[in-house]
Amino acid sequence: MKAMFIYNPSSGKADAEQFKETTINVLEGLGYKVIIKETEKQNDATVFAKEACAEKIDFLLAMGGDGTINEVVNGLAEQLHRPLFSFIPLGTVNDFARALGIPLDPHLAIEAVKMSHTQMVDIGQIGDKYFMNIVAIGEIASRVAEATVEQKTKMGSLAYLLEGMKAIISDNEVEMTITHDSGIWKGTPLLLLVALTNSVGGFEKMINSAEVNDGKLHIYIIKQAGLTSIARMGAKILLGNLEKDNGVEMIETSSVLIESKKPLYCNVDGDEGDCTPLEIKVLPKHIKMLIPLKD
Ligand SMILES: Nc1ncnc2c1ncn2[C@@H]1O[C@H](COP(=O)(O)OP(=O)(O)OP(=O)(O)O)[C@@H](O)[C@H]1O
Repeated sequence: MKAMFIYNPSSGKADAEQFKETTINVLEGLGYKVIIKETEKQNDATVFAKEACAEKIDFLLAMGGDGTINEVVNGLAEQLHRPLFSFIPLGTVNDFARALGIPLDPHLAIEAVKMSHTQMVDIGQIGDKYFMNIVAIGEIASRVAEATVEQKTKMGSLAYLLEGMKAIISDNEVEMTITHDSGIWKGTPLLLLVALTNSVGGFEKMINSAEVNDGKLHIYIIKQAGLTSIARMGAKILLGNLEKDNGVEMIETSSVLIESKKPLYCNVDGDEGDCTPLEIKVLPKHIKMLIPLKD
């Protein structure tokens, strides 16, 4: 059996070197012949993941933040042979790990690789790229991208909130048209979230109804609102019941076309994406993942 281990030495607090040997030992202990790949720059993880598919590797294990995992998923998405996949989270937010129940402590996540539970997981397609967690569209999304790496490392989820608040105060209205499975929505939302999982910006349970393999995109339309409503929504995000807020509308769909009066920037899995118009669809149960059994 062959495994490929892809790691990003710069992810999170640059801890990969510290965990590299233990991870390789665990893989070898499971009987794998291990091919080790260290990323040096953007897209390396995508190229390595494609190689793993071409070489019919049995198990692909990645170590890094959401950005690295997103690159791996982009490498796997279009290949015919897609190996069993899992990852050790080392980033600052780690939304995908939160949604899947992969331990955030790398020691525990490495131990969890010894378990044999597998699950098919949905991924999303946006234009010719892929994502596993969320697309955010609107002024807030642009602001989040402007949060510096230093801010994110120091404050984690708080950096997102802070930048979000600045965007709300700037109060920019853009009309959007959302064409989904069962109709068309028109309006001027503050923020649109298109989610595959329940974890956004480090807030687990933000999108309570989303399961990692339900075959659906969960669209949250956060409507234009004053600061008091935003504070109320903030509280609901923390409590995990945002969908019950009357400033929020929810649509479930398998695909969606998002258009806007002026081009709006989007944020894909925490990194800068393309501008509107955007076509997004779900690829149901597309990747087989090794993840801990949920209790
Ligand atoms: N050796 C390297 N040195 C510096 N940057 C790298 C290296 N290898 C890959 N990268 C870059 O790191 C990016 C991904 O970082 P990643 O998301 O894993 O960590 P993070 O930013 O700390 O985590 P998070 O996304 O949770 O904030 C890749 O898109 C790539 O551009």
